[in-house]
Amino acid sequence: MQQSLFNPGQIILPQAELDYREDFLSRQKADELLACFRQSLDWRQDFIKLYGKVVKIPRLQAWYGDPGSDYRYSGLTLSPLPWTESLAWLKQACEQACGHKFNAVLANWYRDGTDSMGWHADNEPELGQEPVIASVSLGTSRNLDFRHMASNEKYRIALHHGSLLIMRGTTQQHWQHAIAKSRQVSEERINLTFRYIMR
Ligand SMILES: O=C(O)CCC(=O)C(=O)O
Ligand SMILES: [Fe+2]
Repeated sequence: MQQSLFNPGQIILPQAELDYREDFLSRQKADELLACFRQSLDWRQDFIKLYGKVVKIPRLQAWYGDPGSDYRYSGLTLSPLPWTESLAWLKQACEQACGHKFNAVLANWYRDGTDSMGWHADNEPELGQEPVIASVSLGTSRNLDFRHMASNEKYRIALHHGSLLIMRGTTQQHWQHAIAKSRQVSEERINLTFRYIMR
């Protein structure tokens, strides 16, 4: 039988390569991981300098990975904690889905709709030119907004419990993404972005 060339999860945007797999994790596995990560990851409240003022990042974060995979952004250096069993399991599942190796993960805990992430591209030099980023969502659905850096074209995707979004190719060179605050959201969400840090 001929295989379809059409990938049902593919999102067609110019100068981007996005693949959204809504059913990446079973409901049961997603529930289990949400409870596990909320409880067991070493969540920290980080601060960044914005226009000379020190401000709280509007979410909690944790950074895990292989030794040496330090991550620098907004004047902050995160040193990785060693993989937990559940994180290592999820990393391996993402590697299999993406056909790509990862050595670090940034975990973000959005406690409710007042937590958010501002516009950015994951384009730090240590990620390389065309990073592959695997983003797993757990908990309440939140919208991920994309905007094209040159044309300002916008695209919104709802990221659901247990889903995987793969960003690759030139996505980070041409598009920014953000999680907007939302008054409709009162529940929590944990997102994990697996990356490969070059040393
Ligand atoms: O929470 C999300 O879905 C986005 C996370 C993100 O963009 C990041 O960790 O760089
Ligand atoms: Fe990002």
